[in-house]
Amino acid sequence: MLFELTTTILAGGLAGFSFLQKQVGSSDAAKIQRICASNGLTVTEDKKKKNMQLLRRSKIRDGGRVVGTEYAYRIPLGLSFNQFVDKKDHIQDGINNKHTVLDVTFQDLKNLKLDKNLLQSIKRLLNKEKDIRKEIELSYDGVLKIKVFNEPLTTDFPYHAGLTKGWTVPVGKSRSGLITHDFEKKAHIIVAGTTDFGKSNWVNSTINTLINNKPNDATFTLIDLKGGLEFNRYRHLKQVKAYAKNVEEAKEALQMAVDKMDEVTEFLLEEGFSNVKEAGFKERHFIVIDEAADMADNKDCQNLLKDIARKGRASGLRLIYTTQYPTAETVSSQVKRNCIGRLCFVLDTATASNVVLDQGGAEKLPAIQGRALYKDLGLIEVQTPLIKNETIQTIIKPHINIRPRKGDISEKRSTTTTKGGKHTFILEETGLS
Ligand SMILES: Nc1ncnc2c1ncn2[C@@H]1O[C@H](COP(=O)(O)OP(=O)(O)OP(=O)(O)O)[C@@H](O)[C@H]1O
Repeated sequence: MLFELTTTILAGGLAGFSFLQKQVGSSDAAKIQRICASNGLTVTEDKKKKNMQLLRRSKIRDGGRVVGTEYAYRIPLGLSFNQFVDKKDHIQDGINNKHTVLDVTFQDLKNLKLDKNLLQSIKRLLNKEKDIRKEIELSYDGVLKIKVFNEPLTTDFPYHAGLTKGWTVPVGKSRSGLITHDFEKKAHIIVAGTTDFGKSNWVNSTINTLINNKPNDATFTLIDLKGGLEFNRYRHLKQVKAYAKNVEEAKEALQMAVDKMDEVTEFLLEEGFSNVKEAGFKERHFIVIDEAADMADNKDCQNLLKDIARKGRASGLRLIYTTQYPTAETVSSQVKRNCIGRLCFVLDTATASNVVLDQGGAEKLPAIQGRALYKDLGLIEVQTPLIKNETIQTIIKPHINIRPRKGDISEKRSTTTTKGGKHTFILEETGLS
């Protein structure tokens, strides 16, 4: 009896210790201060070295689950947030110096049998260790916040319909939960990243979310300058009002959108509304461009895009602007200034990252497909949702309209001309007017 009692207490203590070791970053706060000091992040005042100062710590939760700890520090006067960002890898590696923790769960204990082998079983548990790698995120809002997460960010976030509602689409899973983008708050978004890291997948998940959430109100102009392969499957959807697969067709599609935009703007002005929301218009028209760099040389396209970026928001236009080559030429300053939303997959250089995010960071992302930075108040690292072809088929199937539509730019060219050389078919079909 005494033996059973002693061993049970011992096992319980073991599980408790293991749990605490995994949950409590007790020494992380001080460790971070030491690592920063040894990396020169101090200032000397009156011959005294001034280090960062811990103000508070709080638990980070995802739902009800504690996923990490946030440490808030006052940084010494004279140092900048970016100096700490530059040392992010040093801080992260430093707090991961201890690679393994005891990995005993309460389920392991439940499985223990109170027999003569109990001590042997406990010994085995004592040798059960697992590698954990903590990951950190830095932000600054007057104080430096360092979030230390107990586990790495997932590399697998499957898409499913119903993750969001209305004009809000999933951006991805961050370390502290789902991050979303609301097209009513941030009308236009730039999506950039090196080839093969997930731009098209994210655009597909966004198109499908909008079709699923707003089948009667979301409409699209799809411009696919990578040969038309990516958006071909959407071509006959009732929501797709224009589809272009080369620069000439893109120019026509953009011109139609601008004509429409100008008419709506005129209507709003006449009726005294400041935007379509106020006027009670339900429809939002998304202009989705896959590989905008391919029309960087075309002045007409550039001027139309600038116009849409500048004035489209109020008249219900939304821009999704993707490129794998972010430079001052491919992302003009007008487009950039008006695209508040930014999503950036891994890029080669800090310069390219700067074009998209106004700061470095994308060049340091791990080479994981679907891994990206979303710009909000700070930069949030996310794993974007991976959408399967079968899911796309299920979502779009009810909306396929096989009859040739006027909205197909190539077909339109040979079948219709509009008065005064203007294209009015979006007007006829969208009902925005
Ligand atoms: N969120 C994700 N999670 C896991 N894997 C992903 C994710 N997104 C994309 N991938 C993988 O990466 C591959 C490339 O993705 P995608 O075609 O979207 O890249 P891209 O950046 O658009 O490339 P390109 O610029 O060449 O078109 C996909 O086939 C898929 O296997």
